[in-house]
Amino acid sequence: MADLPEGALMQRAAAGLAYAIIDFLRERGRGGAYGSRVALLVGSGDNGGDALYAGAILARRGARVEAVLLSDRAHEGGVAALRAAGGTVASGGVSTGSTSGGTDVVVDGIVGIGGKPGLRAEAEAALAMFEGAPVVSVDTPSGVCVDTGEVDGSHVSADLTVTFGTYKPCHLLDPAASASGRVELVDIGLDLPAPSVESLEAEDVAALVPRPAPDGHKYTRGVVGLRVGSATYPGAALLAVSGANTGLAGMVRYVGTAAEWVKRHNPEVVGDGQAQAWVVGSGSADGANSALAFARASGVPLVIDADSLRALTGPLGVPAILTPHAGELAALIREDRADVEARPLHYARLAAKRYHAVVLLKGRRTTIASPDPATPVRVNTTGTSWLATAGSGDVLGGLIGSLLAAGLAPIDAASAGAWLHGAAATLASAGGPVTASGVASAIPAVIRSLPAVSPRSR
Ligand SMILES: NC(=O)C1=CN([C@@H]2O[C@H](COP(=O)(O)OP(=O)(O)OC[C@H]3O[C@@H](n4cnc5c(N)ncnc54)[C@H](O)[C@@H]3O)[C@@H](O)[C@H]2O)[C@@H](O)CC1
Repeated sequence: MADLPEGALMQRAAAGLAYAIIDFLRERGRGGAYGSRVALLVGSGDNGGDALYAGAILARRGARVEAVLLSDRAHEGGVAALRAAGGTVASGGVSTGSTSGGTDVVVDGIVGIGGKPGLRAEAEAALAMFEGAPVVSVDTPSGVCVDTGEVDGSHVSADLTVTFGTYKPCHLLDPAASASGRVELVDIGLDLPAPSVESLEAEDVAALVPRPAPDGHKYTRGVVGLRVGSATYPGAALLAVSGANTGLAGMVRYVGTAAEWVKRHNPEVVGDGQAQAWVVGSGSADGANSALAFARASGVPLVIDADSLRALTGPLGVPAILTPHAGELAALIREDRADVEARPLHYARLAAKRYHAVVLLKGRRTTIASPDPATPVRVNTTGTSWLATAGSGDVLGGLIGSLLAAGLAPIDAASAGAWLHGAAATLASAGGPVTASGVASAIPAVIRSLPAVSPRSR
């Protein structure tokens, strides 16, 4: 990178952006750049520079491009390039009207990674001029907090965000992830620092999923135990067992009031005994405290869900994964649910530190924080909104328990479990409704479809 001429990275970024915009225009029924009307909203930094150079490429390909400068300062080279390519430049934040009334795409080059959260009045006014037109954001949707995914004040809501080098936290974490729309990554040859937030991909999960060693037996593959469900919620036991009993662990134990039901539906599930991991709390009702106490006394790693979260008073002294949704986490740490939803990264990290446990905060973008602050937070990107259905969390707890019993580290068990759970939901849903049982049934098929990598066998 040291040998790159000045501006080379911006040229690469602008070229990637321009071609992504052309594809975007084609998707929307335009032929491509030729004859399209493109409005660039240009801030004072390099983000605006990317937009201007991309606009120049589009103008040379026959697009009618107008840059609306939102500041007295704008990237000089970019302005000159756009003018030379036949584009027009309007200063003072007001469009000359050359593309409005039928703008095919608005390019948000207001701010990128150098921006402070919130939009200034001139940016809000410029966006209002083009209301209704599709928006492509350059690198990040302007106005969101890039490093936390939080929003504070107004921000752009993009249809597409074209980012450079690597995904940023705002592309992964809600609420900013929702404002990013679809995110396309352009490799521009950046030297990147270690991430603070990351997301597993299919290859990562394939490498983590436990596979039986040639000479493995059911005990070496791991035994997962579940103390879940109750007379009030017997279904929670069945669903958690269905998540655990997918064949990922060597054996599944169930202890609780739904034992007869569980055995009738799962003849391979056995009763009490030793386990390498216990799952507690899903639908446990009044038995949540005792389930947690029994499991904790075993000294093995735990998955702690739902009702047992309420029994927590502090660190447990054993490796643990807490699996709250926003309401449960809010109750646990005595915060408002709305605050937890607005700052999932912050609160997942806070709870992980407070309870010395991996915290898996469920949501559209499930956020998984380790108690070790040096470990990147993992954000899950698989799934479908159809997964918001009763019992799906019980299935997730059982699935994570089986991965934990099979020997995965808690952060890996939680994040691989969330990935598989989301992928199973997408597969079972096929674009339509899905039940928690359907999600559990689809888990083996998702594992079969993972890419071939060199997995660790047990
Ligand atoms: N880092 C890199 O190596 C590369 C960066 N590139 C682009 O450069 C961008 C970063 O550029 P900059 O560091 O110049 O920063 P930005 O362009 O993101 O923003 C900084 C400018 O915006 C102003 N500003 C800050 N907050 C604002 C707000 N809320 N409303 C209005 N104006 C605000 C600041 O006064 C400053 O002038 C990236 O997002 C990317 O688009 C690309 O050209 C490729 C290479």
